[in-house]
Amino acid sequence: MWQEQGNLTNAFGDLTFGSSWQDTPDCSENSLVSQLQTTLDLQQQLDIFSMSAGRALTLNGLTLKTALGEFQATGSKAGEYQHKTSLSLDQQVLAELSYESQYPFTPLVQQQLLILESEWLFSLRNALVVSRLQQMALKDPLTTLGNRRFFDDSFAKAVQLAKRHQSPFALLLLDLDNFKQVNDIEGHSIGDDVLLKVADCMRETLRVTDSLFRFGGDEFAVLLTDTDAEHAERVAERLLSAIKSESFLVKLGVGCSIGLARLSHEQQPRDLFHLADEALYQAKSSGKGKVRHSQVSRANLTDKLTHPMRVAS
Ligand SMILES: Nc1nc2c(ncn2[C@@H]2O[C@H](COP(=O)(O)OP(=O)(O)OP(=O)(O)O)[C@@H](O)[C@H]2O)c(=O)[nH]1
Repeated sequence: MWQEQGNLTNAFGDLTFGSSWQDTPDCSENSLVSQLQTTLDLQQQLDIFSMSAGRALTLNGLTLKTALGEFQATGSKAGEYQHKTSLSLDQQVLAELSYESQYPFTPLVQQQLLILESEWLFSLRNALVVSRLQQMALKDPLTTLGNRRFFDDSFAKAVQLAKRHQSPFALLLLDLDNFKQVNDIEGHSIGDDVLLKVADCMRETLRVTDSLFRFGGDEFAVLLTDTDAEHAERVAERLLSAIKSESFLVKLGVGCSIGLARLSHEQQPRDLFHLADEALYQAKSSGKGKVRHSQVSRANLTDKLTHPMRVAS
């Protein structure tokens, strides 16, 4: 793939790795070090690195595995040959790199890649620190689901995208039933275990980690992008029954209620949120343990809403 992206050479021996620049990293304006220093974004750094690595050997793909997740260089595909290396700095493993190519990774190529990798280490460490801080700021510390701030941002973007592409989109708001009694009777730490169990149920049922959120307390949200009405209903029912049948939750008498609203194209994020919240209110007030769909029009929205609205419209 990389040889298609401009004036790159296409493999073996095109670059000579002389001892003069092996000793001191090249920090000139166009050097790999300088290019990597222009961004703290892991994906962008990987793409920059892959361009340089593609000069040592034509690559089909490059994957970076970090504690924060896995990243693939843009356009990556499988290759016949693989080569894996571990990127460490100050005895700390930062990441694992997996190269794919249709050519073998000869000792010379491996040596060339090793030199390039060494030029990435400081920038990579900085990018990892920044990503970790960003993730912490956007995650609920107990369940590690997205927090309310992350929801607000993701929700507004998802609605915008769905409208632009005219694709179906739905929002689920979920509130636990009878959770307070767990805290009151069993204690706060068992209450925390309940919240963790619910987050696990959500992950297992939905498998879209980025679109799952905990607002705080016993309130959760799910963004269902590219999901039509029928599928959104099925997802909500599946989630409800997963939580209702989870043995730890059953033992403690905890269930959940879900409000579901689908985006129609004249709506703003704020409208959609209010509709899901209204549906949740209906689910609660009609006996709990149910999924309710939004049936109300915008004009019918009242001050019965259970969540204060903070989503930017
Ligand atoms: N363990 C634990 N409890 C929390 C946390 N955040 C909020 N809570 C508790 O969550 C409970 C939420 O109250 P409600 O939603 O009224 O409780 P509920 O029994 O589920 O009420 P219904 O929705 O009417 O069934 C309160 O007891 C809060 O103290 C937390 O991080 N950990």
